Amino acid sequence: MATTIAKAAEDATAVTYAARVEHVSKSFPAPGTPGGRQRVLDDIRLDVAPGEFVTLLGASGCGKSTLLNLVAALDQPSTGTIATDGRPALMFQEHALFPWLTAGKNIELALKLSGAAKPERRAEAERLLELVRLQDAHRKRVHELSGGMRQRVALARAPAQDSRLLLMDEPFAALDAITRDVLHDELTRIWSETGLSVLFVTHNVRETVRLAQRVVLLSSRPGRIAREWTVGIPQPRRIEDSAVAEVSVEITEELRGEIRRHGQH
Ligand SMILES: Nc1ncnc2c1ncn2[C@@H]1O[C@H](COP(=O)(O)OP(=O)(O)OP(=O)(O)O)[C@@H](O)[C@H]1O
Repeated sequence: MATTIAKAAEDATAVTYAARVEHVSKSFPAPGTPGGRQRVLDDIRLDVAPGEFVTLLGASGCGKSTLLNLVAALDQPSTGTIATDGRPALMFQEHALFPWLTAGKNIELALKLSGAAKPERRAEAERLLELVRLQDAHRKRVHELSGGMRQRVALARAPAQDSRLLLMDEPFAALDAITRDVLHDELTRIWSETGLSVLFVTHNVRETVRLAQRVVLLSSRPGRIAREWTVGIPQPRRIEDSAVAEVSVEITEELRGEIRRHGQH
């Protein structure tokens, strides 16, 4: 009986989100206007469910990175609240690996910081490198790897960080189309194998539809949630799939409308 009550209490307090953004606004000093402020984000409400893959889409400068940085707790909202289930893992366009360490040691370090015992670390790092098809790079130093390989190591490091939420800010924007395509496959595989939640920022509509379960479109000046779509196309998707193209056309239309409304190009 006592156990049942304890279990019920535990369920009642169980976290039902990976990230919860409630009525968040963010202002920065306005350039060229002494004392003035510009409101970049306005009344954002967004939940990312456990295991969900959400992309944040919007025109350049609409506040996507600002919102991601707030969820990462790299900055504070002007008003509103943000909560995450544990500390998120981050992945940016720049890989942020330790260049003097090998690929394997970069992952082992993340495992160490998340409390993994020493004997397990080596085998787990190898397994994660295999997941991104980089098993031969274990002993290679980061500076010996290509840009695509570095991002794959960064991707393999994400599940090593004992986080339930992965925040990604245009992580593949600097890569060529073929390498990006391979990384889309690997990210989708890691996401489905680990059950991580992902919040992924991009202005690439095709990339959004290739990856997301849910697409959130931000308007500009100030950034507000303009529209959301659920993408029901089964994974694994290909960027050239006709279903991906069809949904991309619809979302691009809406994005164009947003850009027109705000006089951007
Ligand atoms: N620390 C800051 N101080 C002042 N203004 C800032 C700061 N960070 C962002 N901004 C402003 O906030 C607005 C939104 O920037 P943000 O980088 O979030 O946009 P974005 O949608 O991620 O753009 P992009 O797709 O081009 O990366 C821009 O006008 C930017 O100049």
